[in-house]
Amino acid sequence: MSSSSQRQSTVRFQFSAGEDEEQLGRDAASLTTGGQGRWRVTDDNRGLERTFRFKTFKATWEFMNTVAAECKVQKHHPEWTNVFNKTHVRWTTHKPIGLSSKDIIMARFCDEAGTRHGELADATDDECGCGDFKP
Ligand SMILES: C[C@H](O)[C@H](O)[C@H]1CNC2=NC(N)=NC(=O)C2=N1
Repeated sequence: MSSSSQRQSTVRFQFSAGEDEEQLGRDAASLTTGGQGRWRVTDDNRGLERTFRFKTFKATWEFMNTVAAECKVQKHHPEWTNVFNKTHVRWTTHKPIGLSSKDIIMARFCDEAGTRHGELADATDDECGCGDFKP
């Protein structure tokens, strides 16, 4: 079996094999809108995603550069898109498939980097501006 599921309040996550599901479930819940966070569970329950909005394109790409540098450190890449001043970020693990601790680490890192780069408060998923580019 390559992955498994766990009910966490109203959300069912699919975790990568070998993860501490109890701990990861708590971590993920704290990052999602059902908890105290701004991430939401992806439709396939294998990841977390949210939109970040900044004042300018420059601020947006600098945020993405900061995140990309940490991706190199963590050896973990995002699924993301950018249109002008918004970027839609999704964290999921491809091998083994599911939500892993690296996704949690990177989601937290994004939240901190977003604040450092002057993220604007009111980016909703509905108006991410990604249109057909949203993966
Ligand atoms: C060898 C290398 O660590 C792997 O290919 C990493 C790279 N980055 C990755 N990123 C993501 N999101 N999922 C992976 O399974 C993954 N695997």
